[in-house]
Amino acid sequence: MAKIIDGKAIAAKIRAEISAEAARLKERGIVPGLAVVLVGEDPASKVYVSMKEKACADVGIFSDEYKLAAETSEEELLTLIDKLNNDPKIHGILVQLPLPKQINTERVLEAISPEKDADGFHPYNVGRLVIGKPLFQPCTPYGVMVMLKETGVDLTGKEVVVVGRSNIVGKPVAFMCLQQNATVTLCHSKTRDLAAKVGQADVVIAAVGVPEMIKGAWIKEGAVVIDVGVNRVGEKKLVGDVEYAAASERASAITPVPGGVGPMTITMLLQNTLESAKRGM
Ligand SMILES: NC(=O)C1=CN([C@@H]2O[C@H](COP(=O)(O)OP(=O)(O)OC[C@H]3O[C@@H](n4cnc5c(N)ncnc54)[C@H](OP(=O)(O)O)[C@@H]3O)[C@@H](O)[C@H]2O)C=CC1
Ligand SMILES: Nc1nc(=O)c2c([nH]1)NC[C@@H]1CN(c3ccc(C(=O)N[C@@H](CCC(=O)O)C(=O)O)cc3)C=[N+]21
Repeated sequence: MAKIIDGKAIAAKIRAEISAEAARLKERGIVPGLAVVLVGEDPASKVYVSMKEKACADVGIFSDEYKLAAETSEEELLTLIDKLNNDPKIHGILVQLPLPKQINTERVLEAISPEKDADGFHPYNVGRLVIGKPLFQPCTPYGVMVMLKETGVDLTGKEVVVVGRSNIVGKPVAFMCLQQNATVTLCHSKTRDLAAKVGQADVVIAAVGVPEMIKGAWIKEGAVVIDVGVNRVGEKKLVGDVEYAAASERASAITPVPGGVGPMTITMLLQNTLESAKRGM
């Protein structure tokens, strides 16, 4: 049976460190500040935004929340971002995705100052990540890397298979694993024989968004499985992208859903905001 990689516990440990560091900064008159911008009424986004605010309050980070109507224009949003870029109380800016369709997401992400890009989505930060000199690292991939480190997984020479090539998870996590000297295979919906690719992996990172599509039987005996997927099935139940019960029979370590990567994402957002405030000192 696999060791369960407890994202909640790792997140709690890091949050305690962030909290202590924020208290030290406060003595010097600095309070890290995060602006969270939500456009529209997407129920999942609302839940995430309120989780982010609570997490900030818990560690002593100032959070300023902007809830804009679903019909907000791109110009209005860009005006707000410009204001936040110039606000000295704010060290991190997060625009919750997805945005309503009248708004060009790329234009918005590029308008955020790269020095306040707590999500790490600005092309400047994406480029820095690709050349191995990150300023801000995107929160979910950053969280995955911290979990691997905390689990004692050394990626040097390992075969890592990432399933999913989104700009927010799959692509950046692949580059981060490459930076740690893994041999990385990046799979997607056009990949042929996914089962065989996954079967080669010492470490599988699943970020697909399809409930339990990675079958337990595909996992190599002793592999480490990181499941980024968060899929709601029915009213209440959350499942990952990996067939958890079967995969944990074969894996040496596996992340659960919930309680795996999810809590790490928000923790790394706090970390990014703290690091940004320290850089601005
Ligand atoms: N825990 C957390 O903090 C976070 C969790 N998530 C979760 O992670 C999952 C992925 O999110 P995200 O990256 O934004 O998703 P996207 O929908 O942006 O990307 C999904 C990727 O999976 C690929 N894909 C889809 N179907 C298949 C298939 N049958 N076989 C192989 N590849 C496939 C797509 O391929 P193609 O490019 O060819 O279309 C695409 O690259 C979701 O469940 C999401 O909720 C996301 C962000 C944070
Ligand atoms: N600009 C932007 N940045 C993001 O980082 C971002 C985003 N937009 N849009 C949506 C995705 C998704 N995301 C998650 C955050 C926390 C959990 C999380 O904490 N999940 C809990 C369960 C939460 C629940 O019960 O719903 C867990 O897995 O244990 C999941 C997913 C951040 N995202």
